[in-house]
Amino acid sequence: MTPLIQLNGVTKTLKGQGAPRDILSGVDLTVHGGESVAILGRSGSGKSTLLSLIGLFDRPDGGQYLLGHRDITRLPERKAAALRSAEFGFVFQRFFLLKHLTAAQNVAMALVNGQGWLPRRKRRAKVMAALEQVGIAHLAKQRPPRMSGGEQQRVAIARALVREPRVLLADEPTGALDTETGRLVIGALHAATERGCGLILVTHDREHADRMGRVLQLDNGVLAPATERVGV
Ligand SMILES: Nc1ncnc2c1ncn2[C@@H]1O[C@H](COP(=O)(O)OP(=O)(O)OP(=O)(O)O)[C@@H](O)[C@H]1O
Repeated sequence: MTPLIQLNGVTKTLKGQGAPRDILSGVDLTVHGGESVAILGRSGSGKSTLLSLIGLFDRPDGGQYLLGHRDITRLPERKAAALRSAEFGFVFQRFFLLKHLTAAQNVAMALVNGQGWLPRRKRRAKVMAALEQVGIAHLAKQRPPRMSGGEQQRVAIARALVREPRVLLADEPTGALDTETGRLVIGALHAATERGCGLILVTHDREHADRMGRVLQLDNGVLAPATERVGV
């Protein structure tokens, strides 16, 4: 089966003030549909940089990036933006919900912005299905200020899922949540892989990482299988 995502020897050098600094120095990563991968790494190791390359917010300096059979290593920004909204869903530590809109309206925003015109009934069905998928359909008419952090993050996940992305990218999605709420959120993300979506999760939390199919570690600019947890 063709992998969903394939990174071969991807490099990224930061050229700011001072000497250029290699952040990624030959990252290899293969992710199939329905697979979940956690990426661990110390602060500043380049996890967010890697995720922004995968999500086409940035381009590699070297190496190759394939999405299915398509080589997207050097995609111009206009094409990248179209591909990003068609194929990727994003979940961040902050929820970025609009406070004056209901949960359903927040999720529907992703359809309005990304998929052209959809008949009202179809849009509503998609929104409710996404909210149901993350277990909060009963909160469809609630506004974010009246929701817990975990509920708000699940709205954000529903917003990422409503366009049925092929790849879900989550950068520290439990960073602002307590452990128990974090577990619920990770469960909601993981459920997306049951429908064939690929999931890449960046986290500092080893317990959450261990719920993914594979746990990798970014260290010195390369990805490798994370070492076994000791003493658990
Ligand atoms: N735009 C930028 N300009 C200069 N340096 C940057 C820029 N973006 C990131 N960096 C640096 O690149 C390195 C990697 O950053 P990145 O945010 O990818 O790490 P991270 O592993 O996600 O860290 P954390 O776990 O703290 O979020 C860091 O040293 C950071 O300071």
